[in-house]
Amino acid sequence: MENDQGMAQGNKPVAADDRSVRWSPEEWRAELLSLRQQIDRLDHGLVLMLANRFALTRRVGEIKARVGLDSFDPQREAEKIADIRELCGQHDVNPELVADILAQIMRETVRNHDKIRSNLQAKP
Ligand SMILES: O=C(O)C(=O)C[C@]1(C(=O)O)C=C[C@@H](O)C=C1
Repeated sequence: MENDQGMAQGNKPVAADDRSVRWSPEEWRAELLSLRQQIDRLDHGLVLMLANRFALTRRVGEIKARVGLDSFDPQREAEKIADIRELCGQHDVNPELVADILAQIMRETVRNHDKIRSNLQAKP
């Protein structure tokens, strides 16, 4: 049973493993198009989620700059990487891939925090 995002219940993707079924070109082209449209929607969702995340971390950066906390918080980053690795294990997603992406996002966030701090210090 699929939900409207093409995911089986329990958030497992639907396996396309019924190779005994013969598809006409019209059928497989329609299926391919549908799958690509779902992928496009998810990829757009990723960008929107990232935009929301950067909006939240901007606010964290403003607090850090005002109260003098370091931009980089290694303990928080280690906890986040451990948490995301565990989630990947539950969903059969490569933890190395996601940990790497998250580490890159957090590096960018630290750079953004540093810019916010410089801007605040530059103000008279
Ligand atoms: O939670 C914080 O303290 C943040 O600054 C956010 C964040 C993150 O992107 O999740 C970014 C930099 C820190 O090193 C840790 C975490």
